[in-house]
Amino acid sequence: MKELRHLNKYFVKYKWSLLLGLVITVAARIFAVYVPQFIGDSTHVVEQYVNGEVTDLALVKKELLNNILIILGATLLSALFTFLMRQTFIVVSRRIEFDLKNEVYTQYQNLSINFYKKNRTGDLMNRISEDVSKVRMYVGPALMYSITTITLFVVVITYMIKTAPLLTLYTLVPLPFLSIAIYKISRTINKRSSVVQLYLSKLNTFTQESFSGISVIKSYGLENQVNEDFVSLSDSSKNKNLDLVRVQAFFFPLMVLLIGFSNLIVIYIGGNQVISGEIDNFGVIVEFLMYVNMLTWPVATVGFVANMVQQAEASQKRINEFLQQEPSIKNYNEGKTPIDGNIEFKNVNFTYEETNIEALKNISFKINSGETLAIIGKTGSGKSTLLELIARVYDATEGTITIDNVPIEKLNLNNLREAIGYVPQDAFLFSDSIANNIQFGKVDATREEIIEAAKNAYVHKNIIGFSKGYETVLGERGITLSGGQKQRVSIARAIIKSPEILLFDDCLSAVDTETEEIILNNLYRVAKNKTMIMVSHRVSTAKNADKIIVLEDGKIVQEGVHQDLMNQNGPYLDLYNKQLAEKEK
Ligand SMILES: Nc1ncnc2c1ncn2[C@@H]1O[C@H](COP(=O)(O)OP(=O)(O)OP(=O)(O)O)[C@@H](O)[C@H]1O
Repeated sequence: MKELRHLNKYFVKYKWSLLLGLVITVAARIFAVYVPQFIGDSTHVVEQYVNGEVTDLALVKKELLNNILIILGATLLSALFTFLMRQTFIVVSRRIEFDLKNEVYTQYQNLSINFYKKNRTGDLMNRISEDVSKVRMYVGPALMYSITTITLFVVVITYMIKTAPLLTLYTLVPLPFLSIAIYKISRTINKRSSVVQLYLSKLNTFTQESFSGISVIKSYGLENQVNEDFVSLSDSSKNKNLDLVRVQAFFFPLMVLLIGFSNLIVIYIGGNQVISGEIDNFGVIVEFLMYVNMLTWPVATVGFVANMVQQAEASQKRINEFLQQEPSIKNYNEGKTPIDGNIEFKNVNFTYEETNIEALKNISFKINSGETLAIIGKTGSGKSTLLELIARVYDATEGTITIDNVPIEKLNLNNLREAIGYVPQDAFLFSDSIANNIQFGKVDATREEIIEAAKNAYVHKNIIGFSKGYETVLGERGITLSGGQKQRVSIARAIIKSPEILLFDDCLSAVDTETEEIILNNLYRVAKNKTMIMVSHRVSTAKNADKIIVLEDGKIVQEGVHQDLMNQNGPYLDLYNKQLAEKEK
């Protein structure tokens, strides 16, 4: 139960509703117990009339009518309170589920990119959906069933003992067995359901991937192979489902068997006691038969509840693992730190923790606000990593990075991120309209600003070419943009923000060199008083930059302006010649 302690704060938050639920539950059970009592009493009245102990038929009818009215009233009240009980407990559990989901989601948003690289998306989704649902079973149904069972037990058993103590003892004997049996069966059911779920998600992933990759499957003629794989996976899934159905089929017959057994005990032992005179009327047997049936379901729920609590504990443990993680990138300054954009790296090293890859080695350079830096290098040379250090996606392993002469860690993290417009290598667009995708960079942007940004990113003409223009919805069931269009919408998103620092990670790789030239000219104009860093494979992107850095295997191997580097016999000139030759082919 240690892990579930995390939820106590929510119990405190909803204490009044829970207390009300408790009172309502007790009331519902007390009214429920009236029913067997008055049915027992009615049987006794009829028995007395049949035996000739009472001869006035009118009196018998009057008493029976009275009892019927009481039974009706008690049933109605018990039903009403049971309804209110569910309303209180289940509503509270839904509220706690909502709170917990928000808590987990907020934590996800706080955690650094590192966390997302270490954990699979499916895992993150499961914790917020499946695990939270299992925890809800503990704060809702499990709590409600426990309170119902305890109150019903106290109320019913008190009545039973008062009426016939020995018969009570015999009647209760099979009930713990019922509890244990239900516990075992529901445990097996849960285990097998998890396996079924696992296969379901395997099937989903398989189908989803085969739909996404349908063009590869078709062009390689792999349809039959993929079909066979699907059938085999589907067959395993079916077998797991059959395993589950088999054990589920046991559940109700077992319950009926054990209830029947308890009923037999009541009839046999109770009957003998009536014969021997220990119990003075048949009404008691009728009353007890009803009590046994009333107790069966709560007793069965003891098994259920034990299972629910176990599962909730396991789920909460998984949730806690994430909730207790500290973001690896922390904000050390809550004060305001306006940013101008003078960036300096001093002997910066960076090693990726997970792989131990030394992505940056002894990097030093300086770039002032209003200047443009181009970073050129082969794939894997550390270009993206360098940009990520400026956005504090990661902190440098060694050395210092300063912005406006302040170490980057001492800047308010929010101010830093606000001051940066970042276009990542693989442009990500949300399944939303193009306008909203651009507006993401500046929430309060006007339509004119959106169009202006799109024009500067040289994508406006493409957008108005779509029948719905800026309202064209992207993504699933929406239109898919070409790689180059995506990159340009992503650029528009960054420049609409008008940030002090613009970071472009190879974001013109999918456009031809002429379009690149137009966009670059626009970007130089937009970023006139800003700091702009452009990462590229292409020398053409770097040509007009105020400074060019050539990276190789994490190290700066050349530095200078285009003309200087062209005059040196180094990797920059090699790259230039290679790209020129490719262009002329
Ligand atoms: N998240 C990561 N975890 C571990 N290693 C990484 C990670 N990201 C990059 N690396 C490694 O760090 C090195 C530098 O990668 P980086 O992405 O910075 O190169 P790049 O120059 O931007 O390459 P490209 O032009 O292909 O994008 C590579 O060896 C890469 O495998």
